[in-house]
Amino acid sequence: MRLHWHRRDLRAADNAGLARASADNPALPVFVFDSDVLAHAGPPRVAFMLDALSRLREWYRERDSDLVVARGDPREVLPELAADYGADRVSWGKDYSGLARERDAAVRRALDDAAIAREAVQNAVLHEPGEITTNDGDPYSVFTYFGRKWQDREKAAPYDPPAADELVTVTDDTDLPTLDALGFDEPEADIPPAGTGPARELLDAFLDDGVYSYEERRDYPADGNTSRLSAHLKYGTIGIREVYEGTAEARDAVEPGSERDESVAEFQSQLAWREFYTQVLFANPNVVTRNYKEYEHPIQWNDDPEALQAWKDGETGYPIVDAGMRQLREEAFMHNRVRMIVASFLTKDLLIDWREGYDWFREKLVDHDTGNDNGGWQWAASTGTDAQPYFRIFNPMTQGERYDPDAEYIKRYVPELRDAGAEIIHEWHEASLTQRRSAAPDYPDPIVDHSERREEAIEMFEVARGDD
Ligand SMILES: Cc1cc2nc3c(=O)[nH]c(=O)nc-3n(C[C@H](O)[C@H](O)[C@H](O)COP(=O)(O)OP(=O)(O)OC[C@H]3O[C@@H](n4cnc5c(N)ncnc54)[C@H](O)[C@@H]3O)c2cc1C
Repeated sequence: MRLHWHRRDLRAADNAGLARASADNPALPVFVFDSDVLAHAGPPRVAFMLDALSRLREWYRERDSDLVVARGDPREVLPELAADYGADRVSWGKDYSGLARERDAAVRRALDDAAIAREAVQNAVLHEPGEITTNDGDPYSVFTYFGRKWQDREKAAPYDPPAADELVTVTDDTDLPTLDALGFDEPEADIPPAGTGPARELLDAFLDDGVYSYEERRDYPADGNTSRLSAHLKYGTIGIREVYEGTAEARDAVEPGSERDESVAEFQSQLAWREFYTQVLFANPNVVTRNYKEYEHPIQWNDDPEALQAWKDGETGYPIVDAGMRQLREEAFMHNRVRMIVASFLTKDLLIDWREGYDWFREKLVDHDTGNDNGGWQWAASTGTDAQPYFRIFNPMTQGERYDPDAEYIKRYVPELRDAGAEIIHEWHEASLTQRRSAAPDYPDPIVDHSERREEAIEMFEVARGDD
């Protein structure tokens, strides 16, 4: 008998590790609450994960099996569980962050010491770090070339879920712990339903329609025209092979080279970005806390707790920024275009270190993914791979005007601006005090002057570069 250790693969379908574990022996699925991993989590993610676990458990129970849950250090828990249930092998899906790899190496040693066979399989990405490299065999630091190769490579088909007779018949009476028992508060935001069912509903609805206008509309936050699959991809409540297969079918259904076909390809390209950042993280585990890009001198970020707090609270007086930051608090999610705008605002208008923003996102996002979050922040801060050049600074007003022309998204999240016209909202920084007070008396004045801060940001980077 074999154990399958669920981690970031909280699903039964399209699960390579589970399929392998159950191939010629019944498999026993297990999940371990590991306090070292939980120490890095925030309430939205733990709530999502608990929901995913409860639905996965239900799936197993309908097949007279169970998801065995344990708490502790996997180095101790897994050999113990293997001994208790008479398992001779443990499988799991590979994870690619530095911390995850350290943990996995320790688990491998513990299982070796206990003479239990083990197998870590590719289960979270279509192409693993190391698979798509430059012609010299180095990891890519520029997306374009990586993305092209990624598109051209053949993709694996999804795996079937195990049949009931491929699972160990077992009952585990241990309740799943509550958020409170794990030491977390209730999340401030409404957390979307987890599990494969809700993930498939999102995917099917998106592939039916949204994907064909994705390329044209993906940057407009009021439309909501993206898949919203990020938390599901993070926790593996749906398999990446299954998602990709859906997109391949969506392309097969339309004329090759048509706008609709290209729109689906654009969506596939976002899946490639996810794998690009995974390989960046794999090759450079310390980007979690350090700039990817070296500057001659340290960047002299501002230490400004008040401005940081205003940013977190969505009280900066820059409407698109505030809408994004409030969406984050309400939904534990933020639209991609707006993530770029708020990240640019923190680093280039408030001149605050990207690590402050990354930490806030890590705590508040339901989809926080180390590679993607870090990649996004370092891109915005001009410190990352293939990053925004330091002198190209987003103007939050023109960004708002271009991508939310009717201020529909802004008004959804900033009630103080609901009665104001789109024009004054996009010109808030230029309006007189009297105009502001009459249009939206409760909405704050801009906390900084964008034009001034833009100059300061460029200077800050030039000093860091060692320019004269
Ligand atoms: C500062 C910043 C922080 C970010 N933090 C995260 C994060 O913690 N977790 C996360 O999954 N994404 C992050 N992103 C990328 C992106 O914003 C989200 O993946 C996207 O908004 C999720 O919504 P969706 O699932 O509807 O995306 P869709 O547009 O439907 O895209 C489908 C999937 O492709 C992947 N993807 C899309 N855009 C990107 C991108 N730019 N980089 C890498 N992968 C991408 C995601 O897995 C996403 O679910 C961040 C971006 C920025 C600028």
